[in-house]
Amino acid sequence: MTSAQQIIEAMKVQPTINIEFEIRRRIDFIKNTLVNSGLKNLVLGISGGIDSSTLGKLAQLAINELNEFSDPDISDIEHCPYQFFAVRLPYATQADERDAQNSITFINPSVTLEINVKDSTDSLFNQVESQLAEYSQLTDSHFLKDFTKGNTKARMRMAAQYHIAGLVGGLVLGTDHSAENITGFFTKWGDGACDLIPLFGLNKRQIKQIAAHLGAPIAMVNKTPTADLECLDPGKTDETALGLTYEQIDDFLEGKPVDDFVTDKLVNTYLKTQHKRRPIPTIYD
Ligand SMILES: Nc1ncnc2c1ncn2[C@@H]1O[C@H](COP(=O)(O)OP(=O)(O)OC[C@H]2O[C@@H]([n+]3cccc(C(=O)O)c3)[C@H](O)[C@@H]2O)[C@@H](O)[C@H]1O
Ligand SMILES: Nc1ncnc2c1ncn2[C@@H]1O[C@H](COP(=O)(O)OP(=O)(O)OP(=O)(O)O)[C@@H](O)[C@H]1O
Ligand SMILES: [Mg+2]
Repeated sequence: MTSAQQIIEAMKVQPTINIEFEIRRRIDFIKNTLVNSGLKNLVLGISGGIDSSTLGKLAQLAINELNEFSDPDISDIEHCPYQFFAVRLPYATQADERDAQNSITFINPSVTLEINVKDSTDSLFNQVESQLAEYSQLTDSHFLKDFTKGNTKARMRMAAQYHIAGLVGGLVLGTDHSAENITGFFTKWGDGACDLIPLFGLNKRQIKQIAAHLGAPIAMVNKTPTADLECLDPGKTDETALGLTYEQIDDFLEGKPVDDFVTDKLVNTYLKTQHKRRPIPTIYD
């Protein structure tokens, strides 16, 4: 049986971090992974949340170093063989679009694209619903329909990022980190699908520390985390969805004392979501 201690060890979070060391080794990881892939570009969806703001900034710093110049205003492709594609991926109009634009300003990416995922998501949703209805297999639950559609939005965002990566020759970054990974709080093959996750090993408060050190505005650092996937419950906070606060999750990951119900909930959720962390099973497993 997996114990709380084994989960803490698997999540790799340190009780205290040297912020500059963590920034340096994660930029180096991004650079090495990109160079070893033989590709020249990085792709990441930018939501306006702190995770993608922080990783986007690290990605752009990695790209700037690879291009060996410090002036991010130079956009002549001859001088910039490496590029970071920041991708806005709203579903219709995003309520916190201003935050997303502030994030783009903070990152100052080589290229910014915008792909709206509403039409593709709605089209898939409507076709699946009508097929299931024809065979009397469609649920009556408005909640389940909306929740599942939310995961489809995340998968459409993934498809858009891989489409871009395929065309430009790039790697898709993922923002999964230890305070999300522990609860499997991501869409399987949606935002969970990517080529590298440079933030793994950090918890939420450490990501905020790194963002602040990189110069992120305070409102960005303190923005309430949300997956913002459900039309029936827009902007639902991660903490409401999880029934746990990030303070509690972060304390657990750092090995600090937490209430028994926090430990029990985290261990149970970790075990229930193991399928999201493991390779796809075969007859040999
Ligand atoms: N035991 C098992 N073994 C193997 N596979 C299993 C399985 N149980 C389910 N599955 C498969 O997994 C699927 C369910 O997984 P999934 O589709 O991910 O769905 P699920 O885990 O139910 O939902 C994803 C959760 O992550 C949250 N999320 C998503 C995206 C971003 C963020 C964010 O923080 O921004 C948060 C979202 O709000 C929601 O609460 C099932 O449909 C099934 O195909
Ligand atoms: N509207 C969006 N536009 C572009 N990318 C998005 C959008 N929504 C989600 N994503 C992508 O999915 C990832 C997972 O979302 P998640 O909410 O966990 O991260 P975040 O929004 O960056 O930070 P936070 O968890 O604090 O809200 C994001 O980091 C981003 O890469
Ligand atoms: Mg978010």
